[in-house]
Amino acid sequence: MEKEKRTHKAHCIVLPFPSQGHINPMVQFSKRLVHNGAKVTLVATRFISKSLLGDSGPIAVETISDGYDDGGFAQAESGSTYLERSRVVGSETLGSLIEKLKSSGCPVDCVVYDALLPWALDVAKKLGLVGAVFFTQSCTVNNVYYHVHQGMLKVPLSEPEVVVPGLFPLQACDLPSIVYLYGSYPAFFDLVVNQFSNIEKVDWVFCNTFYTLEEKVVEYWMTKICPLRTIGPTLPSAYLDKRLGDDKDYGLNMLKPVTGACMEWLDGKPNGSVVYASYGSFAVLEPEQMEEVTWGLRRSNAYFLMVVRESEQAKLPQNFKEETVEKGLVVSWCQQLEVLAHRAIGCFLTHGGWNSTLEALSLGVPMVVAPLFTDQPTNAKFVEDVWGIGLRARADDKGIVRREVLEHCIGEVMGGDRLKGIRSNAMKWKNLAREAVDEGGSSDKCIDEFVAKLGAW
Ligand SMILES: O=c1ccn([C@@H]2O[C@H](COP(=O)(O)OP(=O)(O)O[C@H]3O[C@H](CO)[C@@H](O)[C@H](O)[C@H]3O)[C@@H](O)[C@H]2O)c(=O)[nH]1
Repeated sequence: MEKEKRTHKAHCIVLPFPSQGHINPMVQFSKRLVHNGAKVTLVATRFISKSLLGDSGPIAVETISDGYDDGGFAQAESGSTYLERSRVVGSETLGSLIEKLKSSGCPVDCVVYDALLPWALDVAKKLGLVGAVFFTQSCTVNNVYYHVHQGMLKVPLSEPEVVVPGLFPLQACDLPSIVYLYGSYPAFFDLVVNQFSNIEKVDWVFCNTFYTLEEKVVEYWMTKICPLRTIGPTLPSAYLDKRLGDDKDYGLNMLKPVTGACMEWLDGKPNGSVVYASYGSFAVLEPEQMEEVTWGLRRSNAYFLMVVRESEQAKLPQNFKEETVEKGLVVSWCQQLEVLAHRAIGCFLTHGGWNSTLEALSLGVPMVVAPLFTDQPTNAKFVEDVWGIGLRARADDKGIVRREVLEHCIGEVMGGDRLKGIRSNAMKWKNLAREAVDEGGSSDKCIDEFVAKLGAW
């Protein structure tokens, strides 16, 4: 019998975990799906959607509820209460949204869901749809969580050196903090381990990395676990292959960037002379750590552009901005990609969130990584020892990275003995990142294959 002809483009619902570091990569992935001929509806929680600024371009946006429409996680009594309620309410409202789209003539073919929301796969399967999981973090980190889930990596750890299948031996402190500090964040632990709770039912597995960046562990997954597809790096195409036009923004921001003032300030600085410092969208620094960071920057004697979110600014030492006005600029949020791509930036002092890591790597910016928690210690290990594109600033016994350590690492990355090697590695990875998403590259092929198969489904 001849197959019924499709009357619509393959339609994917894309569901990110409600935070900036998860929305950014999925928005950009969505843009590539659209570029390849799919229709995409991005689904935000009602709470998050109230603060999303910007233009999602060719992507439609719809909302569901996580049960906390007035405050998101902050409204929940605890992390575990949030997870349980968002699973129940999220499943119901996602199901209703899919039904609504169907009855309005826009049926959904596939649910691409953030791995942190595995209940979305149960909804997709109940409704007879294709399910695709999207891992935002590195393949290495997810490989560690997978083996914890399988009981093949026992926690709490009993040895200082750990062998996880698919990876070279790692020191315990190079693993995600949730694993080596077992018990420190129970709700986060459940969240990352439960990513694999129903993985055997999934049709597609995407990871926000690229093949050459994590070749060994990606190969291990593809040969031993499942046909993993690498689709990153998920920066806007304008910074990489430029095939999706010149739109330089991810599109949906939860905070408003200070743009003109940053760019003007950077324009007046010599090439490679500025340290860009940011701890991402999520971290809440200990006041003592904030003080050490500000002193580290001061003592480095370099120019610095520092992002301190509005909610964190009270922790800045008194008069810091006034006293450093000749050398530094502090803003509440910026267009990070525009900043990193500026010729004046010589180094990125970062907490090592996976997006920031991929962004700096793809733009060829050397890094000083001062990790705080979750995947960041592992990212720092790879930046320093595997990719050779920066240094890890280590914390003391109290968990604080001291000013002397920051000063030393910044000095090394801005002009020390290792600078030449770091710069040449940074250029190598920048080129490989672009190749991966450019026409015929490893990530491009995976996205092509997905949209083509979905279209034929
Ligand atoms: O002034 C700023 C600062 C950041 N960003 C953007 O915000 C995102 C930040 O993401 P990321 O670097 O991953 O940090 P977090 O926001 O801290 O992300 C959380 O989520 C990530 C993905 O799971 C994890 O890797 C991190 O450890 C976790 O803290 C990036 O795309 C940045 O470009 C801006 O646009 N402007």
